[in-house]
Parts: sequence; structure tokens; C-alpha cells
Amino acid sequence: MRTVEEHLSRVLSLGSRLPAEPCPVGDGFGRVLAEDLAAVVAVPPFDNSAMDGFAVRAEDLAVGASLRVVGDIPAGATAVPRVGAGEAARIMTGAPMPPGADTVVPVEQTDQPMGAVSLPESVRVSAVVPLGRHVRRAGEDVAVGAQGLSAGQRWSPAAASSAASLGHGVVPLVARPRVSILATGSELVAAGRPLGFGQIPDSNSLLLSGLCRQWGAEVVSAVAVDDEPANFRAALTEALAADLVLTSGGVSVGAFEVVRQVVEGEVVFDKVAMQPGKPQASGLLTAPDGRRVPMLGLPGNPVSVFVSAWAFARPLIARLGGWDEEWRSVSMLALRGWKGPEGRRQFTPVRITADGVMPVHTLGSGSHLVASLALADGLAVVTEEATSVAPGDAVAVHPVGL
Ligand SMILES: Nc1nc2c(c(=O)[nH]1)N[C@H]1C(S)=C(S)[C@@H](COP(=O)(O)OP(=O)(O)OC[C@H]3O[C@@H](n4cnc5c(N)ncnc54)[C@H](O)[C@@H]3O)O[C@H]1N2
Ligand code: MOO
Repeated sequence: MRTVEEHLSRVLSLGSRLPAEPCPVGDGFGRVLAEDLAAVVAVPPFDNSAMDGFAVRAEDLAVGASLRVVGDIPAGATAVPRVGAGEAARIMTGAPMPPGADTVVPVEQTDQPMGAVSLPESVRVSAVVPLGRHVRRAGEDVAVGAQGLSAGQRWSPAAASSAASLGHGVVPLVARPRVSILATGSELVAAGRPLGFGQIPDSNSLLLSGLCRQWGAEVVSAVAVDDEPANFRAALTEALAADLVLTSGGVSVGAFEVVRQVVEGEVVFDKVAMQPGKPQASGLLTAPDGRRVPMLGLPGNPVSVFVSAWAFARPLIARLGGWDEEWRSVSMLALRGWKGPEGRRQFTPVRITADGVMPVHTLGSGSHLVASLALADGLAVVTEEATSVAPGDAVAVHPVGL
């Protein structure tokens, strides 16, 4: 049996970062900036006022001094008056500083009423503010030509706001990984449809699509196919239009393992020392357009799908998308005890509370316990060496909630 780490490194070896493409600055959240971005414009682009008030010369300020008002400067003003000795210009927040002025006196520190519309002929200052006060200098955030954002930055609303301010309308982002999902099983029926004898609702395709989207991938197709090899082959060929294909089911050792029957020889079928998630298929398939596309064949049991997707599909999506991925874990107290298998790492779906964690189901870990999976916000790790967890033990827990 392979260890979890050995299988993860094999999975990661199947993919590399996708190419970058130009993207409107306000789109592409969750993707990764492919190149450093320098400031095309300074931030701020010009000296401007941080306050609604009066632009003045600091040397003219004295309590009770009266200054002649020479003009009005709203934000967006394209022309500004010159401020001479004994003069002031009314100025709004974000408006360009007029030549001659070096300081702003907020309206609250003058005899003018706040919010007044008409321009006064003169203004009397009631406080002395120091030279340069309330003036935001051009380039004091980032100067022209300086590096504003670094390659590898995960694209976010704040990154978009920063890039726009640096003068960029289009940015090079690594392509969002496109994933196709293929659930296999002749017993599968679409969600909400009545079940015939031996049939079950297809939950895996929904689970995988949702998780992949949550992790920043685009799901280009998610379908269920029966265990007829020709049908699976046809669906797989279409699925290979994506950057990654995830299948569920049909990888074990039964008589009707459609994934194994169709792609054995092209991809590798392994046993991984984990529970759930022991049987795993992984490899590269050739798409009709000649691209080599990674495929992960996850075991069909729904909890196995959940755990395998977190452990293997998520890091591979991150590799394709170009972002760093670390499966964080935190040490927490077990509030109840449960059993684990010998020689395999168990990932037990648990509920995280303020006091510690407890399995979401009294049966502990069962790869078919799909209904209670919704209660899990963590996967507790029972190591390969341990066969049980006792109440009060410290366990490593991977958070898996939203
Ligand atoms: N003789 C052995 N039998 C099994 C072994 C083994 O080592 N020797 N391993 C077991 C383990 S562990 C797992 S995990 C499963 C994996 O089997 P498959 O990947 O071939 O999955 P299936 O047999 O197709 O399905 C397993 C289970 O999951 C249900 N399922 C499948 N697809 C869906 C779906 N889309 N939505 C909801 N539920 C799904 C399916 O009905 C089965 O109950 O093999 C064990 N057997
Ligand atoms: O490895 Mo299977 O995923 O235990 O149920």
C-alpha cells in the first residue's frame, strides 16, 4: 500500500501550472496573478486633500486669521486657482492641491458652517494646523514604476482595487482550472427522482462539483453514467475537454468496475493506506486534441469521495491554478472515543465545538454515512499507528467547513 504522502506526490506530479491569460481586473477572483504588476500611475496620482476644508499656506495660519477665498476646488476639478499670500481656496476631499498651498485646514476649524454650498469671500481660521497637514502626497502609497503587486498573488476584490489604482484595466491571471466530473454506477438516479429497487440518488457528482467550485475551479460538466464501458468511454472522451477529470466509483475489485475496465493500463490503480479512500486511480489520459489530461479516479463511497477530494483533488486543482495549498490541521480534544483501522490513516468526519470534536455519526467512520456528512466541519486524523481515540485525546483536525 502507498502512504497518503506518496499518493499525494504522485497526484501532484500529474499537473503543472496552467498558462496565464489577460483578464478584466474586476473578474477572476480566486485565480492567481501570473506576473508582477508595476505602478503605471502613482498612488495617489497627485497631491490632494484628505479633508473638506481650505487649502492654505501654513505660514499664513494664526488663530483668528482671515484669508481671502480665491476659488473652489471640487474633486475632479481640472483647473485650480493659485493660492497666494493671505489667500485660501475651498477644497474637497480628493481634490488636487492648488499651486501655492501646502496645508489644508478642515472646515470644522474655520468659521464656515459644514456643508455650506455657496463660496464665502473670506474664511477665518480657528486653529493653527502644522505645515503639510491633511495633504496626501502623490506616490506616497506607491510611486510610479514601483512594484505594486507580486506574481503569485491570489486575485481578490482588494487586489482588483489595488491593480485598478495602479493603472491596470486588464491583468494576466493563471487560467482557472476547468474540471469535468463523471460519477459512475448503474444504480445512480438524479437527485429528487423516485428510486427503483437497488437504486440510490447520485450524490457524488453534486458533492464534487460543489467542492471544486468552492476551491476555485470551474466545473465544465458533471454527469452520471452507468457501468456500461462504452458509455463510460464516450463520457470520458467528452470530459477530457477539461484540465482535470474526476471520476467516482468503479475503481475497486468487483466484477463491474467500469473505470478500471476502461482505463486500466492508461492510469494506475493503487491502494492507499487511508480510510476511507483506499482504492485510488490516477494518471494522464490523452484528450482528442492531443493534450495530456490528469484524471483522478476516486472510490465511489460518498465519504471516500469527500476525503479523497480534500486530500488529493484539492491540491491538484491548486497546482493547476498556481496557488499554494496547505492542508491545515489543528490539534483538538476528542470529546468521544472511536475506533480506527490498523495501518491506515483514518479521516473521521467530526463536528467542531468550542470544547473539542466528536464524530458526526455514532458509528464513527463509515464510508457510506453520507447523510451525516453535512454535519462535518472537520476531518479528524487517526494515525496509521493508532487503532482508537479515547475521550480526552488530542487529535489533529483538518477543517473542511465553508
Ligand atoms: N472485495 C473488496 N471489496 C471492496 C474493497 C476491497 O478492497 N475489496 N474496497 C472497498 C472500499 S474501501 C471502497 S471505498 C469501495 C470502492 O469501490 P468503487 O470505487 O468501485 O465504488 P462503487 O463500487 O462503484 O461504489 C461504492 C459505493 O458507493 C456508492 N456510490 C457510487 N457512486 C455514487 C454516487 N455517485 N452517489 C452516491 N453513491 C455512490 C455505491 O452505490 C456503492 O455503495 O469498494 C469497497 N469494496
Ligand atoms: O477506502 Mo473505502 O473508501 O474505506 O470505503
